[in-house]
Amino acid sequence: MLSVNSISKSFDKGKTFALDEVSFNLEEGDVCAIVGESGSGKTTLVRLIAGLERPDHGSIILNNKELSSVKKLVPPEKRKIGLVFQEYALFPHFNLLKNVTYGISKLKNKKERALEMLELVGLSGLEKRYPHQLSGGQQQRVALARALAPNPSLLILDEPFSNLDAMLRMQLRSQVFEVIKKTGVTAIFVTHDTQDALSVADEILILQHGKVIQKDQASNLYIKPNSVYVASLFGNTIQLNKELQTAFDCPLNPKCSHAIRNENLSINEECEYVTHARVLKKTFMGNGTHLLLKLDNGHQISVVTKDTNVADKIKIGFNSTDVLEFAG
Ligand SMILES: Nc1ncnc2c1ncn2[C@@H]1O[C@H](COP(=O)(O)OP(=O)(O)OP(=O)(O)O)[C@@H](O)[C@H]1O
Repeated sequence: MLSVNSISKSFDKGKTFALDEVSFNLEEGDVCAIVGESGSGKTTLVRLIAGLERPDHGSIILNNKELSSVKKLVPPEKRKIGLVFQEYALFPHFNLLKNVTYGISKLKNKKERALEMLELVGLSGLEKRYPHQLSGGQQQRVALARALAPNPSLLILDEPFSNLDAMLRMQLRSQVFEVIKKTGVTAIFVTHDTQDALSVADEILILQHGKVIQKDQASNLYIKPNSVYVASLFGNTIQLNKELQTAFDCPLNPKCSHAIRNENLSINEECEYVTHARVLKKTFMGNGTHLLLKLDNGHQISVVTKDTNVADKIKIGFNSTDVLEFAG
């Protein structure tokens, strides 16, 4: 359905490399999250797919039609791609109905279609309002209705929730993805928040320094991350470097790198590998306590525990079955 083939893109006459040989495919109806740190190339990738940038190398094919290559660039409005960006980008002087009909002005039944889309996003009855009369979350739902109105082949959402506070973000996240699933539209969703990605996407593609480092189903990324970096994106993870292996007396394969997830560390329980630690700092965080620990060998680590009453000296450990091992 969507095929991104070896896309590379640099800026400033090749001085800034944004994307390096990025390839992936999406099937009809897939919802894929693109996750990565700031500067990893997420926005550049979706701007290339949307036709807002031309690749230096590679091609983009949607429904068997080549949209982008070094020689070819189908303009954004001819791609059948709907866009929802972080800033709602609604026309302030148009009411909601006009905002949603804007991209479908040639449709005979544009008013019915716009009202149907507003109903889909839960904003029936508000069509005469103007954007400034809506909350941030409502404005983002109008942006979604507008993007879906022309029945796009692909919907791209770039950090659509990042302007919203945590509560609204959670609500809107589930509403938006309910709508996406209802319409069955293929969607790409850019975020730096792994919780957003895990809760909505069938598949997650991870970018680091412009390269795809893993693309897999959300649950597989958690269970089988292919690097310490990927593991650390999905929860607090401690890299078991040489000093830590010595501290816990757990020699591991020197040809591999290793990590342990915070939730697999046990405090004051029997485990295969244990060490003693002094608690240097306790920070109560509501649903847990953040501990800064100094291990017997002097090494410091940070862990989070659900326990709110931790002694100043503890025993900490883990079992070999919980160690994550990565090649290289
Ligand atoms: N128009 C541009 N001119 C020059 N450099 C650019 C341009 N757009 C992006 N870059 C650079 O390309 C790299 C990737 O940027 P991009 O915006 O795609 O990252 P991102 O993962 O979306 O980051 P963020 O999460 O902060 O939005 C960065 O080094 C950025 O500075």
